Amino acid sequence: MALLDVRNLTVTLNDDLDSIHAIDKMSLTIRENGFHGLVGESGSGKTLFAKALMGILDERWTVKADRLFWQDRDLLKMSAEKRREVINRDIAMIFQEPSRSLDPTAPIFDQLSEVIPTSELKCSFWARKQARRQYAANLLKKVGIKSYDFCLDAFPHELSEGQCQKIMIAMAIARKPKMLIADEPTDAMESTTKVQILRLLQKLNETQDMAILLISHDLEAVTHWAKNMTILYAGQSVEAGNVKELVANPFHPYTKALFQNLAQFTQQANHKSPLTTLKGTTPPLQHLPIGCRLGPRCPQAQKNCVIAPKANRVKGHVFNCHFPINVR
Ligand SMILES: Nc1ncnc2c1ncn2[C@@H]1O[C@H](COP(=O)(O)OP(=O)(O)OP(=O)(O)O)[C@@H](O)[C@H]1O
Repeated sequence: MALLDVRNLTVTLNDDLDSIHAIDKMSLTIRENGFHGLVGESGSGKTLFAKALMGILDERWTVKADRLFWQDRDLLKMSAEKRREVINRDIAMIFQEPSRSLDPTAPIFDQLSEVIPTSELKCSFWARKQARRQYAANLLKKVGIKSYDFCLDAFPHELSEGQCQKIMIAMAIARKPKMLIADEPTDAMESTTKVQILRLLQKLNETQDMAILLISHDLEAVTHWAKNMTILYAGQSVEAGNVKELVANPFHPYTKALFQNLAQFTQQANHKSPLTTLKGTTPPLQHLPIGCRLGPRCPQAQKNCVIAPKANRVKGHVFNCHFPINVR
C-alpha cells in the first residue's frame, strides 16, 4: 500500500510582479516501509518539495496538488490544523548542516529531552528526569553513538558533523514517525561518516519499519541505498521507478544522460575521455522553458515538447517524455 501518494504537486512562488511554478506537476509515491530516493541537480526543487509536504513554506508560496494522500487519508480534504497534526505525528525531517539545526547554547540532553514525548516515560512524575536521561541515552545508542554520556552533556560545537547528524536523527525518531525525510543528510561529510549515516538510515528502514525519503544530488549514493527513486529536473518529474530497473533501462533522455555519467565515474574510464553531458545548463527559475523544461537541452526534442508531457507508465517505470528511448 502507498504510504504517501502525491500527484501533480505544483509549488508557486508569488511576488509582486510574477508567479513562478518552481515545482510543476510533480508526482511521487512512497510505499509503506519504502526507501525512496529523490534525485536532482542543485536548484531542481527537492527541498521545496519536502518543505511543501511538511507545510513549512512561508506565505509567499502556494502549494496545489491533484492528490495528496497519506496512508489512504486525503490531506487536501483536512483543515490546515488537522493536516499539520497528522504530518507532525507521522513524518520527521532532517536537514543538511546538522550543527546549524542544533541550538549552540544548550547541551544535547536538554535539546533531546524536549522532543521525548512524556507518554513514552512509564514512571512517576518524580522519576521523570532520570527516565528522560535513560530514554535519551537509548536513542543515542540506537543511532550508533557509543559515547552517549559524553554527548548528552556536550554542546554542539564539541561534536563532529557526523555526531550532530546522528543526534538530529535521534531527535527525529524520538516520536517514532512512520517516515523520515533526510534532506542531503551527508552533504560535505567525509566518506566514512557518510556511509555510517546512510547505513543508519537503512537500518531504521529495515528494523523500525520506517519509510525513508532520501533527498540528494549524489546519484551514486541514492542508487546504492534506495530501492525506488524519482528524478527531478528544473521542478518537473522526469522518471520514477525501481532503482535497478531505472539504471538498467532508462526511458527518459535526462535519466539516460545521468546514468551514463554515473557509469563513467564508477567504472575505470580513461582519464582523458570526455564526460558525456547534455548541451547547455539548467535554466534559472526566472527563465524556465515552457512545456518540458529539458526541451532546449534534449537530444530527442521535437515540436510537441513545448507541451508538458503527461506521465506514462511502462513496465513499472513512470516517465514524462513525448519521445522516450528504449521503449518497446
Ligand atoms: N526562499 C526562496 N526564495 C526564492 N527562491 C527560492 C527560495 N527557496 C528556493 N528557491 C528557489 O527554488 C528552486 C528550488 O530550490 P530547492 O532548494 O528546492 O532546490 P534543491 O533541489 O533542494 O537544491 P539543493 O540541492 O541545492 O538544495 C531554486 O531555483 C531556488 O533558487
